[in-house]
Amino acid sequence: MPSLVEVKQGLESAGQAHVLQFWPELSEEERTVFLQELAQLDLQGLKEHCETAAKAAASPPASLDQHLEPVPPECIGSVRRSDRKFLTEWENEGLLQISENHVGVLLLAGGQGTRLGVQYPKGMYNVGLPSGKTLYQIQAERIHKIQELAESRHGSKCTVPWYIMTSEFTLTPTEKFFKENNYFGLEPSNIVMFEQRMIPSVTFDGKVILQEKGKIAMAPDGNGGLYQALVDNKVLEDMKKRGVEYLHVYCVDNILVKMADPVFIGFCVSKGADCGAKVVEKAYPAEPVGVVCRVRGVSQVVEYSEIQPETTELRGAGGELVYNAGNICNHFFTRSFLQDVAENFKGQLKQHVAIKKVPFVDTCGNQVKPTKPNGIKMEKFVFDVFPFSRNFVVFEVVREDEFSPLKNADGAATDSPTTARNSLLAQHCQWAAAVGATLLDEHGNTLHPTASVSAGGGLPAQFEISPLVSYFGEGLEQLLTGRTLKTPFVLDDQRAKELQDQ
Ligand SMILES: CC(=O)N[C@H]1[C@@H](OP(=O)(O)O)O[C@H](CO)[C@@H](O)[C@@H]1O
Repeated sequence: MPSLVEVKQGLESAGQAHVLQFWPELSEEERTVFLQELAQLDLQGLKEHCETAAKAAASPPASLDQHLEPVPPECIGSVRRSDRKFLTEWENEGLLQISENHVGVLLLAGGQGTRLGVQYPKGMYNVGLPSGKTLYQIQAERIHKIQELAESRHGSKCTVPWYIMTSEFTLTPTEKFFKENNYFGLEPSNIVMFEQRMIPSVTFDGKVILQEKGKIAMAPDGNGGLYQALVDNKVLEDMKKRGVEYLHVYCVDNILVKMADPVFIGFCVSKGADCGAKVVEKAYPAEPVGVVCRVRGVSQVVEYSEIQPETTELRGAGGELVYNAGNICNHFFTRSFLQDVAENFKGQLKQHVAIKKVPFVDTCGNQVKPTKPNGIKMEKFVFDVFPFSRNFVVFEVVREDEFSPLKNADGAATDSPTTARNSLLAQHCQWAAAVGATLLDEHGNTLHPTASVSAGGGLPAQFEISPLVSYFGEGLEQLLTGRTLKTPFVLDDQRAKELQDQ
């Protein structure tokens, strides 16, 4: 560990000597903790980081909008527009790859859940399903089930390792939560948690912000910090050791996420892609999703915070949105592409500026909670590697089947615990209806399946299917066809056995 003198010199040469201004007031213990924190800073890169942040905030990059064009529809694979035959072929290919241990999933779970307003990792959130399951549990059970489906299709036992990228905020609680829940029945050695880097928040004049007298205001380096974290934590080596060639990367907050989706994996593998993105049709112009489009001819994502409202509102001749391919943060990468990024491109990732209210101590040592934005956080985005791809593909899926993110606290009109819960329940009611089950409310009245909550249908029935029973609606005939079931009803493993025996 560098000494105090070395750290002091490093800070001085980065123009950040103020970081130690309260050093004389700190206790021995506080000094040790602070020095440890400072020792982890990239002191060499600090000057550049602070200058870049201040410069970027002072003169935001010119808008890209005039260089945008949509990805032509014929270049987008689509669940809705593809023949059943192709979908089956892709699914078969995906299941084959899974059965051969070639597929892993990687969860981006380093975020702070600020909009949702919780102090713990989003994955630990319980949206109020009848089963009370958290997002982490739902995801763990989907991994379990997809392994089982691939195994029963190909007769070989297989593993889909689960890589979980956390941050300083989420690692400890996530580890504890998994342990307390016995890893949700998964083999602990197949769950690999690692931490992304944190970087200092900076004032508009390029000074590192002190959050406390002995603590710098640090923030995760964005979900694009993934590529540095893969290197820092030797994740690519782990993938290689396990024989994982394809990685499905996804965001923690989408309750409908199809982990290691065999159709998506199979589609990307069949097309020889090194990189792929799932999209849904945007629900409305201002929806906070990035759009997959071309910038100066190169496919990439333009984030919702970096596109002009006028551009999002553009419509084609048929009234459809021109920039319609909404990014749902479900990405496909080959291991060799990730290796290439790690070796050659990760230093070239764009830095995005977020201006935030960052609590700080003023020069007199008072704690201040700013009422106006005062700080710059620099973030990298996970999709900014798309332009480095040699064969990038886009796959459009059906929103009601695959996308309902949890972003906001209840009370918000969209992307809240209520909308997430209703989307999942609506899907499960539909699966039941599709195999000819009838659902009753608690008074015995017949309920009609709700096609889509977001399309303004009524509330779905309290009918939930455990992912351990069905991954995506398969295997339900022998359990549900011709049955009449009173809700609330949770079709878990136990219930499934009872129904099968009846
Ligand atoms: C940097 C990044 O990955 N942004 C993603 C991500 O947005 P957040 O608002 O950061 O959660 O998830 C959205 C989908 O839920 C996606 O549309 C968007 O592009």
